[in-house]
Amino acid sequence: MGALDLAGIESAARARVPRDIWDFIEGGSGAERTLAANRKIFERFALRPRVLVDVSTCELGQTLLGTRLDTPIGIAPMAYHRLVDEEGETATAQGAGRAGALFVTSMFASRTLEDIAKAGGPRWLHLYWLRDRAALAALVERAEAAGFGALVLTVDAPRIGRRLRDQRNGFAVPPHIHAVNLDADLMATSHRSEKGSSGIAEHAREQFDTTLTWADLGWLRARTRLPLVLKGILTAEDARLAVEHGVDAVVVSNHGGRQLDGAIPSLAALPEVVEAVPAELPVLFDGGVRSGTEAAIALALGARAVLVGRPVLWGLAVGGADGVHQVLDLIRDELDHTMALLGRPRLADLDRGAVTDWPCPTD
Ligand SMILES: Cc1cc2nc3c(=O)[nH]c(=O)nc-3n(C[C@H](O)[C@H](O)[C@H](O)COP(=O)(O)O)c2cc1C
Ligand SMILES: CCCCC(=O)C(=O)O
Repeated sequence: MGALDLAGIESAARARVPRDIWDFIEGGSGAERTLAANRKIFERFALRPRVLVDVSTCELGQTLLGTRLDTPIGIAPMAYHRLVDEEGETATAQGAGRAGALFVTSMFASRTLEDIAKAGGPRWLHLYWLRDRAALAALVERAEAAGFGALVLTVDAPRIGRRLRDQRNGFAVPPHIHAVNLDADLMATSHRSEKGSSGIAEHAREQFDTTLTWADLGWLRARTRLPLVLKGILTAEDARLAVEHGVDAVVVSNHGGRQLDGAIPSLAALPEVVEAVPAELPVLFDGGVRSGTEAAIALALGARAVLVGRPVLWGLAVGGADGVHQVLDLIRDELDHTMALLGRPRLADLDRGAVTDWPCPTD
């Protein structure tokens, strides 16, 4: 029998993945307040079921920025999938392809964009803004040629958060795993490990452009015909600026609690962002989603799609492409079930009326 929920897949993954890699994946920044809050906040919302609606079929497919998807549950960008599986991102892409789910590939993927494209499935490419703009421009060109349908620029990481687990472990990417889409000279220091510091954070300090502002977005826009998505928006103010700067979509995210510790839980930021942007601008969401019920809450609060991070790596660690497929299908099936019992069989039916604030009496 397959796993009935993600908890079983998580514990199987934990038993397999080496401790320092597990800490890198699971960890957050600082006191991990935001990491914990991202999960806890789902308890503060409850669903409002309607009855006597024809729910004989639920429709979970949609076209998002020109990309056809069979499910509103996609994969958040995560660096270095080979940390947990020999094949890495090509297996992830296969699993996503079977589920008809969006795979947002990290710029720090450990397989080439071209191999990932060959594995199939709907895909977008995530970018950090490197100091080396020529490298960025080259990646954009390759992404277009390899059929990536949008660019997702992550804007919440001018520096990497203070991830104490990684600092304690002196974590660095193992020497046999590489960010193969970037030139070796850009990645030269990425394997340097030292107790008390994170190799990932040190490398980012060298390579990320910390001077980046809204005014620079035009440079990227001018280089591509692909839709541009900003990931890491948590306030209405920034959502409005994103719209003013012609962005095609935003992802409400606090980077899974890995960047600013103490930042607002992702779900708490979602309503203000949704309210601040025109109704037709897609708002995506990530942070702490571990079930179809939680995906339904985020969709009801205005997300057009929900990205899932860590659970996909659990699935990859446990079962490669099959494990990824299993995780995505599990959440999709739970969502389908939730929509039926909610009396809201189409994604468009999942609106604010489907959810209510319900301050938990034990809080
Ligand atoms: C191991 C790992 C690597 C990540 N790498 C990236 C990355 O390269 N770029 C990025 O924008 N976000 C990255 N993230 C953040 C995710 O895209 C996402 O925001 C977060 O994991 C969502 O929360 P969840 O894991 O609770 O679902 C990473 C997260 C993890 C766990
Ligand atoms: C330089 C790789 C950073 C990956 C990342 O964004 C994360 O670990 O959250």
